[in-house]
Amino acid sequence: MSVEGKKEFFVSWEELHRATRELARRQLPAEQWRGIVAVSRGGLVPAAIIARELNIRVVDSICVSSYDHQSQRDSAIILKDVSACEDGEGFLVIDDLVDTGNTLRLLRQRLPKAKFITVYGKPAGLELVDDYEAKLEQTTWIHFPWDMHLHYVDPLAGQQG
Ligand SMILES: O=P(O)(O)OC[C@H]1O[C@H](OP(=O)(O)OP(=O)(O)O)[C@H](O)[C@@H]1O
Ligand SMILES: Nc1nc2[nH]cnc2c(=O)[nH]1
Ligand SMILES: [Mg+2]
Repeated sequence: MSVEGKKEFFVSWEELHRATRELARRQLPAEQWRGIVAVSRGGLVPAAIIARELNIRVVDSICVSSYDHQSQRDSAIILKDVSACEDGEGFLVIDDLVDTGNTLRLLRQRLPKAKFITVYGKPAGLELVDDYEAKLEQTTWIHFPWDMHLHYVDPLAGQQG
């Protein structure tokens, strides 16, 4: 299936939860972290899951805008900065995915000592993440569960001629 020639990858809530918990497992021991910075908005759900798994209660957010839906802008901008840390030391910065790397390139300048992790990664951005759970092709568009709705589909036999 494709939109504008791109492949699509549909992520369920269950799959996102499973993949994010695997990512969390690799961030143990939890005591090494002073807190979490969620990259809003896409990083908010993975950050909540990882905060729960690592029993971390200091969770800040940094608000970034880099994309209109499926059309890339030239660069990312910070709409709201973090307040819980200076240079990111001892913090996990969590996003749902890295694509071109524009977002994390900007955030690495802001938080140079943080560890950057994402659930999904595309090749162009992988050098910007310290850890990620699953790699997808650059041309694949990921659909997250918060952007989707379950709906009825006709049986295959009903769709014929
Ligand atoms: O590596 P990049 O090419 O920068 O793309 C990845 C970023 O794009 C998406 O966020 P988006 O800016 O669409 O905003 P959102 O999280 O509020 O949906 C996604 O959540 C990442 O933050
Ligand atoms: N939902 C979604 N947002 C993105 N932002 C940059 N790449 C993607 C993607 O593949 N899916
Ligand atoms: Mg985002």
